[in-house]
Amino acid sequence: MQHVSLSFGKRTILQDAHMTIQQGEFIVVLGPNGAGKSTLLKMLLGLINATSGRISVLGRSPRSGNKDIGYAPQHRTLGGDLMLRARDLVGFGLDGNRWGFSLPSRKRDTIIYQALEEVNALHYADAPVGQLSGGEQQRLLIAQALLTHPHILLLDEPLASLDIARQQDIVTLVGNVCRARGVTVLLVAHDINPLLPVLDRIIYIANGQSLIGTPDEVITSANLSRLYNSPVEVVHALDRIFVVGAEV
Ligand SMILES: Nc1ncnc2c1ncn2[C@@H]1O[C@H](COP(=O)(O)OP(=O)(O)OP(=O)(O)O)[C@@H](O)[C@H]1O
Repeated sequence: MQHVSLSFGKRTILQDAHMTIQQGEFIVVLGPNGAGKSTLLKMLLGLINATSGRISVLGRSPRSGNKDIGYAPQHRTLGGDLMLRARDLVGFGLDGNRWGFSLPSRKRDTIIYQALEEVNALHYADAPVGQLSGGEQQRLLIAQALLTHPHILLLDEPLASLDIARQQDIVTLVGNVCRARGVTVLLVAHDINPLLPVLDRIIYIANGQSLIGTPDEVITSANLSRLYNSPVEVVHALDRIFVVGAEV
C-alpha cells in the first residue's frame, strides 16, 4: 500500500497508509471496533476502493473474484436449523470460482476431502453445519477459504466467540498452513495474546492511523496513547501483553 487513504463521507478510515507485506508473513490486524479492520481486507479483495493512493496485491491492482486470495468473512455462529452438510459448505469455495462448476465430481470430491483433512474436520464431514460448534464451523470456513490453494488467506475474526483451547487449535492450524504452504495470512483479531506464538508482524488501526511492525515495535504505551489520543498503558506480564485504558 502506498499513500492509501479511505474515507466514508466525513469519516476517515485510513490516512496515508504505507505498508509492504512479504509473501509468507503471518500478519495480525488489530484495532478497536469500527476502526477499519474488515474494510482493510475488503480493499485487498477489490470490494472497496481506496479514496486515493495505490494498492498492489501480488503485483496487480485488487480485483474481485481473485482466486489467489482465500477469504473467510466475519461470521456469527451459523444457525441451528442449517441442514447443509459440512462438506457442502466447504464445496462453496469451489463454486465461487468460474472453474468450480466445470470440475468432474470425483475431482471435486477429492479436493473437498483434502481440505477437510487439512483442517482435521473429516470426522464431521457429513454432519449438518447448524449442529456443529463454533470452533468446528470455523474450521470449515478456513477449509473453504483454502480450497483454491490461494497465496493469501484473509481471516476476519476467526477466534471470535471461541474458548481458549479452541482459539489455540485454530491459531495452530492457521500457523501450520501459513508455514507449510508459504501462504501470507492477514488475520483480524481483538486479542493478540493467543497469536503471539505464530505471528510475524501486526497492523494496528485506530482513528484513521495505521502502524505495522512487530508487537514490541507497535504495541507501546507511547504509540497507542498517540493513536487513541488519550493515555494508554501497555503492560507485559506472564508472557502476555495487556493494554490498559483502550478498547482493542
Ligand atoms: N461500505 C461502507 N460504506 C460506509 N461506511 C462503511 C462501509 N463499510 C464500512 N463502513 C464503516 O467503516 C467503519 C469501519 O468498519 P469495519 O467493519 O472495517 O470495522 P472493524 O474494525 O472491522 O470493526 P469490528 O471490530 O467492529 O468488526 C465502520 O464505522 C463502518 O460502519
